[in-house]
Amino acid sequence: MIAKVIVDVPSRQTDRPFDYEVPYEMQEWLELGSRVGVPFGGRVLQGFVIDLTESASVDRTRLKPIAELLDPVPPLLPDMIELSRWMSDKYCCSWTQALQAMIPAALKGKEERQIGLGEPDEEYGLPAELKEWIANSGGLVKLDALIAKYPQHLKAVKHALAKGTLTQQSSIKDRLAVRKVLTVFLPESRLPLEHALEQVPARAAKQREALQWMYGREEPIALQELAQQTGVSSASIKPLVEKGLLELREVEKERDPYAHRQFTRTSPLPLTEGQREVFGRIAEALDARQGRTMLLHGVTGSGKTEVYLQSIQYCLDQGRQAIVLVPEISLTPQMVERFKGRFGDAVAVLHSRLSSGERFDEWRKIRSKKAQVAIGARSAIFAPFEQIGLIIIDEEHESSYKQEESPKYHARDVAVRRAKQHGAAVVLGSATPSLESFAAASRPAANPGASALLPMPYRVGGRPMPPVEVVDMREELRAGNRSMFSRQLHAALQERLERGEQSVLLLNRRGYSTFVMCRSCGHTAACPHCDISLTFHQKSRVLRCHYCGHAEGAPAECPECGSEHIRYFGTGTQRVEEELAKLFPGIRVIRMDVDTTSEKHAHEKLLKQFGDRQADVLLGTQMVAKGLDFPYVTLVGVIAADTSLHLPDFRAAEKTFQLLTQVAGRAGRHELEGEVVIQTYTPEHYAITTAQTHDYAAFVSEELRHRSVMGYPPYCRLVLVTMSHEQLPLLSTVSERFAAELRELAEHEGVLAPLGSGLPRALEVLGPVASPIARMKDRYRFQCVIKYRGSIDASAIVRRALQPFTEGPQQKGIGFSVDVDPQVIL
Ligand SMILES: Nc1ncnc2c1ncn2[C@@H]1O[C@H](COP(=O)(O)OP(=O)(O)OP(=O)(O)O)[C@@H](O)[C@H]1O
Ligand SMILES: [Zn+2]
Ligand SMILES: [Zn+2]
Repeated sequence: MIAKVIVDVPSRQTDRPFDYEVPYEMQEWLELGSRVGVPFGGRVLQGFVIDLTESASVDRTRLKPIAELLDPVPPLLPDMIELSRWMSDKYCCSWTQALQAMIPAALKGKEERQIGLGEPDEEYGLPAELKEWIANSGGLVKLDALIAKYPQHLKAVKHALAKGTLTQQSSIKDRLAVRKVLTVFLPESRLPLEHALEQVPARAAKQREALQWMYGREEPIALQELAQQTGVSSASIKPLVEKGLLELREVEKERDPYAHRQFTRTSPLPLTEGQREVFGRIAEALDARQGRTMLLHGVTGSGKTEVYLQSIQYCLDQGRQAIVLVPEISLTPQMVERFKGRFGDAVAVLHSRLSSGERFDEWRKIRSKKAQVAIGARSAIFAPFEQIGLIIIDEEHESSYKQEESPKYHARDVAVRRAKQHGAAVVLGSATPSLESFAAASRPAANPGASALLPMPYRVGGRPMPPVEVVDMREELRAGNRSMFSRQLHAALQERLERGEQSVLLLNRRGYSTFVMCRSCGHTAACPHCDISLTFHQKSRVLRCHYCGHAEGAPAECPECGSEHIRYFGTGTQRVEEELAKLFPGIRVIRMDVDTTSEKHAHEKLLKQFGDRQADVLLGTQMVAKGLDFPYVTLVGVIAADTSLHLPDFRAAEKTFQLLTQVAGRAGRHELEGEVVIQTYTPEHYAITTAQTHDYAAFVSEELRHRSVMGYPPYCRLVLVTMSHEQLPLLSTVSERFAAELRELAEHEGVLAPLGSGLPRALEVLGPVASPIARMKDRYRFQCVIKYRGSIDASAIVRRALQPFTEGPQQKGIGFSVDVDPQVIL
């Protein structure tokens, strides 16, 4: 038998399967998706089996055997292998990268070299201490350990390896192992308690106590926990084990990140009329098993989560599994609680704040079929379920569903693809759908697979949307108010304090940089390697570049003009917090931003405090805009709505509208009525006026008009290719040639035409031009933007155009980075 293996080397030349012989003893065990160690260029590397055949593509006698099989159960399923192939084609990444994205970090094994004693030889006799150490270590030691212990003998080791006095072996070691826990059991055939007690000396009170306790409990218990609960030390357990009265065994234990929390079970709520209708449509799609995609457009507080929960139940009742994606920052304990509360241990949670061990264990719960529901951020789309029935993407408009490093996949598109493979239904949910999804769902359903729009325009319980007041901050300035709080927001906050209600304050940080500026000459501190301002970190008083990591101390005087009037625009939220304390003495503020939530569970703790009404104000960045549901929040204030409006990003208006709508949706979700105050310098902008009236349709029609005129999605699709090199002239010539190559290939396909041409299939290549960040890590950057419309395989064109530049003689060390459907064009 021959295995085709994708080996873990991320170079384009080796991005294809290699053939290996499957040793006889492995044949029973090896499957599609198995993870193996294979010899490759003198090393042992990790790889994945993507095919098993009888025919080799090269001379069979020259094939090497697979060195080792790494897991008893393959981490990948056959459909995921197909999915990875599709990803590597669509996103122009290597097959290895696509496969690696699908498995937990714990399974990214590394080569480990071991040194053993070989043929004894007088001439190249090894240092005695070294020989002795290896012999005493069972004849085999890790190379790393050897280097650490005897660095002075390295030369001798090299000689010995060459001579054969020492031998070398390699194998793949996982970064993390399964956790085992010493556990106390009552023996299978046990004595009655009184007989057992006879065997314990009367004065050994602790031993007797432990024995009695275990008999009363009957269940096995971790040794450590037994000691905690009974106060009996493990030293007292040992004699009991020696006498055979108790047993001590190592038990595989999953780390449960939610072990410290209790979840109250909830039962399905009777659905409102709007919910019932939508649920019916989802159930229909689940019954059809055709891989349908639907867009659930439900206003904030319309009860989308309850619809998700009941749809999942329906899917589980069909014997299938469900995946729920939520943006990383709204994967709050509150959110998890709603799912664990309904489905208990059937829920596995995957997110980046877990340790990689915890994540590995949650993943194994899925792979071993202990869990039927996976909830997590972007990468949870790769949960290894065998029969997916339903994929839910909550807040589907969130840009965090796009991965910014390779493979630059969009979880939404991967979801649609995976759903097709499984005949699963996809539900995209949002109060503010992305324009792409909205346009796709609004198109007449020509084919049954087309997406459909499921509207939920009303809040649960007939609650009104909160009134929104827009304050023109220019007017405030004219009226002599220099504070960051308008008179309206000030009064509204004062009122909440008096009534004992709570407020949420949002500081729009997108585009609000923390930079350093000289007030005399206007000089700003920039990175010497990248064309970008340095970010000021208030805690450490260090200026840092977010692209290359360059750091320098904050200057006391301007390096340009020597002036001492330097202004530090520190973390915005800190300044707001200070101002609040000044204006409202004694006010209790919880600040939530990257600084206060870096520790594990910090996020959770802060939200709990706020939920317990230990604070009057929850102040934060984007983090406070999503998913929160607190009954005493009656005021939402937005400090500066327009910082994100003027970014060089065609989605700037969309992002601003979404953020304002989401945060406004936090107010008045329960009995108490809510109110929203938005402060802005551009009150007439349509993103703000439509957010004020909660009018998604009006926003969309205005925004679509702009997109259509400017030629942006959803009227076309984009591919961004960024090229980089240290030398500007070389970069400039090569990128010109690359763009010419692109145009030539498109011409050859008969699709090269301006988008304005009105042709149903058209592709145009813009550039090359300097990237908005024109230099990064001392490399200049150029970009080409490809815009296209209609059924064109743009990725294939890009891959073909790239070929001569990334392999073969044309290659000049130019870095190429391809971003298909980019979220930002930087
Ligand atoms: N059928 C129902 N009967 C009673 N209460 C309900 C029902 N459905 C949902 N709710 C309650 O309504 C509130 C809002 O629901 P939910 O949080 O699911 O809204 P949402 O649409 O997800 O909003 P957002 O997009 O703002 O997160 C919650 O407190 C929820 O418990
Ligand atoms: Zn200056
Ligand atoms: Zn830099």
